[in-house]
Amino acid sequence: MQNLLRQQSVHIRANYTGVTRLCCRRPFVRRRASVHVAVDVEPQTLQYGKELENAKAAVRLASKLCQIVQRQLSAEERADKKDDSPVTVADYGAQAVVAWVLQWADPASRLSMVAEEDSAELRQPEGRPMLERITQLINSVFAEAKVGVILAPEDVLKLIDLGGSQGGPTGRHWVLDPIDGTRGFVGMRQYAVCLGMLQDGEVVLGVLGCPNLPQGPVGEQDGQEGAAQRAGGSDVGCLFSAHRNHGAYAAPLWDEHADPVRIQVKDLSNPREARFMESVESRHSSHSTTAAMARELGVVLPPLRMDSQVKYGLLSRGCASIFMRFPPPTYKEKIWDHAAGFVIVEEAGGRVTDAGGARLDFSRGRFLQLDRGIIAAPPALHQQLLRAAAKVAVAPLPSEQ
Ligand SMILES: Nc1ncnc2c1ncn2[C@@H]1O[C@H](COP(=O)(O)O)[C@@H](OP(=O)(O)O)[C@H]1O
Ligand SMILES: [Mg+2]
Ligand SMILES: [Mg+2]
Ligand SMILES: [Mg+2]
Repeated sequence: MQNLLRQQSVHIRANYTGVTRLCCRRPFVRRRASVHVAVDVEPQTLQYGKELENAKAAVRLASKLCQIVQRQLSAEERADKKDDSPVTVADYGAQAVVAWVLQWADPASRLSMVAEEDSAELRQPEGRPMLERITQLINSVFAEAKVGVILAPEDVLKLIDLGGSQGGPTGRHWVLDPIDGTRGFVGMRQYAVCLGMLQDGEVVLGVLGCPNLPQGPVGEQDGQEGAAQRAGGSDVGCLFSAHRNHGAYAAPLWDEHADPVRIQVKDLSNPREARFMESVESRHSSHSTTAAMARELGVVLPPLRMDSQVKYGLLSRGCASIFMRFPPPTYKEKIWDHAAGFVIVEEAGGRVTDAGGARLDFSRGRFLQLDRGIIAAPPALHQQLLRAAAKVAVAPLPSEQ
């Protein structure tokens, strides 16, 4: 039995002796298996050490699924949601994979997850081919990782719907954006698998899987179409992570044995040396407002445009010094679009606030309440940004003019 369990185990990482063996009792799992989880720092020294390792394992597995899909995405594998934003089999598949790993790793507790996707469209007769494709994808990724579990379409629906939690100020809630930057994903640009953990209203863990992000210096072309095609090399693919009060780290995404490296924001105070980042999509964040902010501040370098929370990762790693986001005034920002990146930037020494200077508050349910937009930077530059934000009017987005 012991051998059988070993064969069926998920060898996520096993470099410390405290191997966790868990038998999942959930109805969607058909066979017993074990999950080997490990940490870089001894788990007992970190309050949420085991949870962090489980989150990294979940993000790595989901990132693998996304990478496979992006390379050969077909028209049948994507759809438009009611709000006109795209969703793909990879968004659904990644959400199910992360839910499965988190539940598997901690079967005794009731998983609360605030996640972007739900199964409503997949439950329609027209959604059946997509559901079958998602199930097939998950099972092939599980087989490759020797998970030893085969899911049925009904299991996948239930896993996706574990993301329906409302979050809130008490207890533990995982916060998941299975693919942040889906427009970037379908456009062969950047995207990120983003997982945070909220404990009593505070983001205490964050993990970002960035399959198309170079581990070294990053330039404008890395935010543009073609980033996905260039992502085959061993120096592409980053995993950012942070544990509250224990710093932020970066590691190669595809090598779970590589040691994570501590990262820090670049503590610039001179805006003339600073590079700012914003969304590629001007419908997500007003490019004219950020340009006015840059002028007011004295920033001379052109913006670095990237999809998704890779921007938070790049800020934390010192590749750029400012991140700005000014959505349409009627738009309500969702917590999964920021939770993981927020704790990573703060642990790297940066500040993340709304345009009025209030620290982001993730305790109010699925949405953030923001004054105008989001500003993130090292402390000295952040102060200057707030002064600029007090002077610059938020310009309407192209779609509102
Ligand atoms: N009109 C809008 N204004 C602001 N943000 C929007 C938006 N429509 C979608 N978004 C959000 O912008 C996110 C992507 O951000 P970015 O521009 O930094 O890549 C999307 O995440 P998803 O791709 O997970 O849906 C989505 O939540
Ligand atoms: Mg998102
Ligand atoms: Mg998303
Ligand atoms: Mg979306």
